[in-house]
Amino acid sequence: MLRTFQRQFSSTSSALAKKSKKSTKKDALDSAAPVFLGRPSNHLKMGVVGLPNIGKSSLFNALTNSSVPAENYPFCTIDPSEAIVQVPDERFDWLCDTYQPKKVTPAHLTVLDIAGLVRGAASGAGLGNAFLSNVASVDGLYHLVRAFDNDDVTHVENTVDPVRDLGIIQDELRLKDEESVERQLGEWTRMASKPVPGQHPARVKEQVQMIEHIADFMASGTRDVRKGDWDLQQAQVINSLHLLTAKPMIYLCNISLDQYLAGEAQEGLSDIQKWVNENNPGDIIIPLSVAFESKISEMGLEERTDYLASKGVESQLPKVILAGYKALNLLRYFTCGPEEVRAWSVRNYSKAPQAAGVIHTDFERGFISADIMKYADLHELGTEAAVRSAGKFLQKGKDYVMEDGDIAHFKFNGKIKELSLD
Ligand SMILES: Nc1ncnc2c1ncn2[C@@H]1O[C@H](COP(=O)(O)OP(=O)(O)OP(=O)(O)O)[C@@H](O)[C@H]1O
Ligand SMILES: [Mg+2]
Repeated sequence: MLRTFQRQFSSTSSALAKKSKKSTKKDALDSAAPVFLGRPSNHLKMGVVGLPNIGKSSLFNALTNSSVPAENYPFCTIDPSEAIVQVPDERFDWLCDTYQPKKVTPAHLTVLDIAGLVRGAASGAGLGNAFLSNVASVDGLYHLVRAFDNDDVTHVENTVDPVRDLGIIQDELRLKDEESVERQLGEWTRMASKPVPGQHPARVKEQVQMIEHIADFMASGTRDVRKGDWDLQQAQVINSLHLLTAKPMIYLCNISLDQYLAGEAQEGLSDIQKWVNENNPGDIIIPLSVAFESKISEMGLEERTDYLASKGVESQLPKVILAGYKALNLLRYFTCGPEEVRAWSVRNYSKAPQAAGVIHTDFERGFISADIMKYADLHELGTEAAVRSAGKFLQKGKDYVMEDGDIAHFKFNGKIKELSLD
């Protein structure tokens, strides 16, 4: 996660940062919130990237219960496919059991299956530019890497070498970013030399300096843009550049079915871990077997339960979904009533009015207060009445910062509305 930038470049830069604070939706977040890269939306997408023929579409199918073509030849996927997957949540399940509503609506994550990238993609190889624009359309990336041996499955680089493959994808994403930064720097520099009506010269100059600074960071070549310590204004410039390496990334290491069943998921990870530590420290790596996930996704519930019990293993997909959700800086709050129990996704550190606004803009506009129960309190005490008598039913104002697991009733326009909207 990006933390507020520690160093100051110039007093102008900090003054502008203050100004931009006003002009953005930053007020919608807690003032202590870290600086987030990426668009401030509650409908964010994760995309699956990697070399061709390594299991991306098979993973997508297993994750989203889809059936896009996933065959053993490179570039089987050309056009991206999109699907939603339910975010697993035991709290949500418990709330549904407790309230017994007529309707249940869990949180969802949108996932995109993207075509394989090859060496040279950034300069157009293998339809690279088109494929990279698909990468640009998502908010976070699952970077799948092949670690399984199987002579029957074609490898575009001929040999299995996950560390090399991680480097290929990273290089292509970085090259594409360098190209777009260079292009946009050129445009802003031209604007600085020839004032454009409607553009303030000082603002243009500042933008040029900002982009130069980002370009310098990228040229240092040690880490992806998401790993920089950026302040709010720099984050806004990065967002406007739509950089691929600014997106959060989760590494998924695809091992063979046999290795997975033998409980060897962690073996062979040390080189990958070392590469991640050196290149993008702190990024999560999840070992899994796409062959295993595909196999169990085709089973009925009973067969699957028996199979998993007999093998003593579990699916990694819940972990993958949750890691994607967290990487996108989302939290869930709930609305509960006899009509509906529903999970809502909002960005971390969102304040109550903005969280209410996800349900309906009127709820944000006419926001008065929020009645909040903590899931843990309700779970422990059993009923809303018990939570109330324990003094744990909280009334919060417009500056309340939502927390993951809050159960909310919003008051707006003088009436208490249960947001399940019965
Ligand atoms: N862990 C694994 N072990 C063995 N085979 C696997 C494993 N994961 C995927 N495969 C096989 O790899 C082949 C390619 O899979 P898939 O089409 O999902 O790859 P892809 O990355 O989407 O390819 P493309 O980039 O061409 O669209 C399939 O035959 C699939 O069964
Ligand atoms: Mg595919």
